[in-house]
Amino acid sequence: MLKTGFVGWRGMVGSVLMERMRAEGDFKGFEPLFFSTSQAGQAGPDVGIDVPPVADAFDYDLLKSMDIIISCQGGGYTEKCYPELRKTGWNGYWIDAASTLRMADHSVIILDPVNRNVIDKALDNGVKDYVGGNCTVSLMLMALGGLFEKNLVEWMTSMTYQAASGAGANNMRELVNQMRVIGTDAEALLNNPSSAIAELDRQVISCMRAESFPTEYFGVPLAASLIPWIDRPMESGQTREEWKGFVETNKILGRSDNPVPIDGLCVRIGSMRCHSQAFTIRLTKDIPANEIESLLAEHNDWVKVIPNEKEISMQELSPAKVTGTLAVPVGRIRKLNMGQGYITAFSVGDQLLWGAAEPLRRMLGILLERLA
Ligand SMILES: NC(=O)C1=CN([C@@H]2O[C@H](COP(=O)(O)OP(=O)(O)OC[C@H]3O[C@@H](n4cnc5c(N)ncnc54)[C@H](OP(=O)(O)O)[C@@H]3O)[C@@H](O)[C@H]2O)C=CC1
Ligand SMILES: N[C@@H](CC(=O)OP(=O)(O)O)C(=O)O
Repeated sequence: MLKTGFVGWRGMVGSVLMERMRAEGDFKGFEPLFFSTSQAGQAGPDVGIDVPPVADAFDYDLLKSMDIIISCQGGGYTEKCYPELRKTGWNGYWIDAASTLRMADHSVIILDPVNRNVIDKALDNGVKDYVGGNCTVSLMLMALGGLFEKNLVEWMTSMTYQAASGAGANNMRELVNQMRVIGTDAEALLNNPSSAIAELDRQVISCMRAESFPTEYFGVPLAASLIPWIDRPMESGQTREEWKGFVETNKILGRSDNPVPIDGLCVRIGSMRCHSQAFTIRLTKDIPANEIESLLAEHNDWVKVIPNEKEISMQELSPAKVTGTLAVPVGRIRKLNMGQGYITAFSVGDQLLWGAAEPLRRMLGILLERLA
């Protein structure tokens, strides 16, 4: 039976992966072994079957005995462990959530509803490294795959509204804590419906500007505010998150030689784990909005086209609605008044599911089917 090692299963992405695998009854047909940098010797996770005690994530002899390794442990681990393992001659399959190996020539960025053809070709060619894409990029492609598939995108911008979860578990906690601190500080005024709104406004802003306001992880307030910068700066003036939009999309689509121009601004907002994006798209051909809607809807089983109407847009294009689901709603689709062939659209998606764990889970399934 094939041996599969899981590293990083305790983290945010890893625990969503475990949840999805359990929900789909995936723990069959292979022998799992769970690794950790801190919990070696402890009991393994409850995945519905008996599992051996947790192994040391730096036990290279044990790692080498795996046919497949899935890592959600982070870039630091990949940087250290992956080259060491390959140096030993290990020739197994490496599936990874971290960005470290995404742009390497020897890797494929996996998002099978969009690039199953690229994945299958790579498997045929003996490629062994399969890396999940950036969450914003994967969610954009799940929403707009129908347009890319038909070569209808001449160029596009993506203006993002990204959740706290993309920055990590501590940042999610800090966002909620910031909300609590603001709410507690304003409680007396809120409880008095006749208090002046200007006074409430002053109270909130002075609370957010106070030395004591919790900003250890974000550096600045996010609750009742936003942060127009995600990841580190690039020489181009883009942030690294913005840079990924172009390079990763084109690599996923297998068109790095003939890339679609993509750029935009990435902004952190106070959503918990759903990334939203507003697109401006220049089409290669002017086609009617209803045709665009059909192409989008037909592309995959998870995209959900939302009519450009107030009530349903408010209900469905909402992190509050989408969180914890695999649905990728896309709506607000309409022609822009810039001229023929310009459209706009807006989408929402859970960045820990299609943005992180789901492409890895599905890649494991593809591999197990191939290797059976
Ligand atoms: N967060 C995101 O939105 C996305 C993340 N990714 C990538 O996935 C990788 C992992 O990210 P993420 O899941 O956010 O990382 P986490 O920080 O949540 O988890 C990483 C590791 O931290 C260790 N850890 C330490 N303390 C705890 C604790 N209290 N609870 C759970 N784990 C703990 C665990 O390793 P151990 O068992 O060894 O102690 C765990 O596997 C990164 O490379 C990231 O870039 C990719 C797409 C989206
Ligand atoms: N950078 C993303 C999350 C993430 O982990 O991205 P990547 O997998 O490309 O490092 C965000 O902050 O929302």
